[in-house]
Amino acid sequence: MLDIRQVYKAYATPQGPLRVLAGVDLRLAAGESLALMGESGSGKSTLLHLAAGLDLPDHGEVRLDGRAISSLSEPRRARLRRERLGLVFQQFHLVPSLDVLDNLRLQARLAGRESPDWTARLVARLGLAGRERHYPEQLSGGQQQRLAIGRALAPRPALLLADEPTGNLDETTAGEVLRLLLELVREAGSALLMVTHSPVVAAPLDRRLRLSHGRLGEAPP
Ligand SMILES: Nc1ncnc2c1ncn2[C@@H]1O[C@H](COP(=O)(O)OP(=O)(O)OP(=O)(O)O)[C@@H](O)[C@H]1O
Repeated sequence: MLDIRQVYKAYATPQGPLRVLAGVDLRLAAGESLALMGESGSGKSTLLHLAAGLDLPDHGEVRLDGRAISSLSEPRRARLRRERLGLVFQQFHLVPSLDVLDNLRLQARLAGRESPDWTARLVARLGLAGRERHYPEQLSGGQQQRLAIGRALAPRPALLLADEPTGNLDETTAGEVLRLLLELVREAGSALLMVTHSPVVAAPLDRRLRLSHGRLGEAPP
């Protein structure tokens, strides 16, 4: 469902072009989970942004469901993101003026995939039953991150892209949030591409790849 072929990406800097990705190939099947690892600055977030169509490669192709996203206009890419992708970052990006339930509903509605049953199930699975009418600022960090994961999965996206989703949480909370994320991804039937530099976080995923010197290789188990 995600097919990245021979992707190159450099950033313009005052010192000249900074080559970050130099011939990256990556394929992810429906329902599959993949950890994207590598040292700080190796280009993990850059690759995730390209997969989301938030940025475009200099060369190469990113295909989602068989469609080359670099050939789409930005409004069409935004629509594809809304309808097919879920995004989770270290910062929660919740809508502060909407309560728990409406944060979930909004995302599903934007994707045109409202499902009251799944939303109700999500609230319970996120451990937020009884908190439906609470606003994000009334929740703890761990609860906000659980809500952010639920919001991304509310439309049951084909692919969840997660950038260090537990990076802001203490170790115990991070472990609980990760377990929940993996369970919900399975229940939603989504594929998962997750950036992490933690081998512990990467371990339960189907595959692990490491970015180094602009290329992807197998990461040690
Ligand atoms: N907009 C930009 N302009 C210039 N350089 C950039 C830009 N975005 C990222 N970079 C540089 O590209 C390289 C890769 O950045 P990226 O954020 O993809 O790495 P990362 O592997 O996700 O790092 P980390 O684990 O620290 O988050 C870094 O050297 C970074 O400084």
